[in-house]
Amino acid sequence: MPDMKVNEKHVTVGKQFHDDPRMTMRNVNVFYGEKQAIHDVSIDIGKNEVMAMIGPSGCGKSTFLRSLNRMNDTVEGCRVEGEICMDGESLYNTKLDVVELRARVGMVFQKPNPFPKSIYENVAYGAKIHGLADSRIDLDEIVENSLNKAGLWKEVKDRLHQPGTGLSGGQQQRLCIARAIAVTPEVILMDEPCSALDPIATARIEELIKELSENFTIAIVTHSMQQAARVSDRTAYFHLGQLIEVNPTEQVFTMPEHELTEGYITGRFG
Ligand SMILES: Nc1ncnc2c1ncn2[C@@H]1O[C@H](COP(=O)(O)OP(=O)(O)OP(=O)(O)O)[C@@H](O)[C@H]1O
Repeated sequence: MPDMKVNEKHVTVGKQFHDDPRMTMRNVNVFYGEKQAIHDVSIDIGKNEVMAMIGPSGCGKSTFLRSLNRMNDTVEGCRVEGEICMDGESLYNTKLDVVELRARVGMVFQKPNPFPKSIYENVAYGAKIHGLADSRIDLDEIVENSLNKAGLWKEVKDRLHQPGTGLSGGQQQRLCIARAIAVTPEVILMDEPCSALDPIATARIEELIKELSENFTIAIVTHSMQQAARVSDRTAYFHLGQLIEVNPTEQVFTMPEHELTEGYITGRFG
């Protein structure tokens, strides 16, 4: 890490707000016990936008992402302060059903994690528990549509009742994306979704992210600047728990506004 320090009274530079936001975050602080991992972050994620979150290891990208669907509720000692809203509604409202919320704000993890069930059941499960299908025909349709949108239908349509864990890593990750899509989310959070995949499977997921943005809002944490550059509309650069800069992706990688962003993208630290 360079000797460049984050200014204590840091103000995020660039375009952190959006004219047509799906999610609005204001003055978000996240703590693990006494330790503060996220400092006063304010940002919007626009409708149908792909927002990339980048920054050195330990800068808080995953912590911030997990706050967006209350995944941090499951982490002992983790506390989230500030305002996190979707379509103007606070996601930290105590009356909100968290299971429902995680359907509306789905998540895809670093390592594909299909349930130990069939391909069909992996996709149908959420739709069943959320009561989205009235009949088997409805359910079949949801499964086919979701697998189609995840670009997996053709590869699996003849083996829907075989275990999801029998698929390749890239296919498993697309199955997890189909599972997230099946419950009609508004937002999909992706935490380094390609880090366990080979370049071909990675390219397929990146293509898919672009296609999915026609219907969903996507926030993706990635260690790969090339990936951020390829898939996202705007990029947010985090450093030591602070949001340093948010700008259109092309600008971040060609003409960053903050010297810390420049230091990171030119490889001076990471
Ligand atoms: N469960 C936890 N308990 C305590 N501290 C944690 C926990 N999870 C993360 N942290 C700390 O919070 C800070 C931010 O971590 P986080 O994983 O969000 O960073 P990151 O930018 O996603 O890192 P990486 O790129 O390495 O995944 C780090 O200092 C980390 O050690």
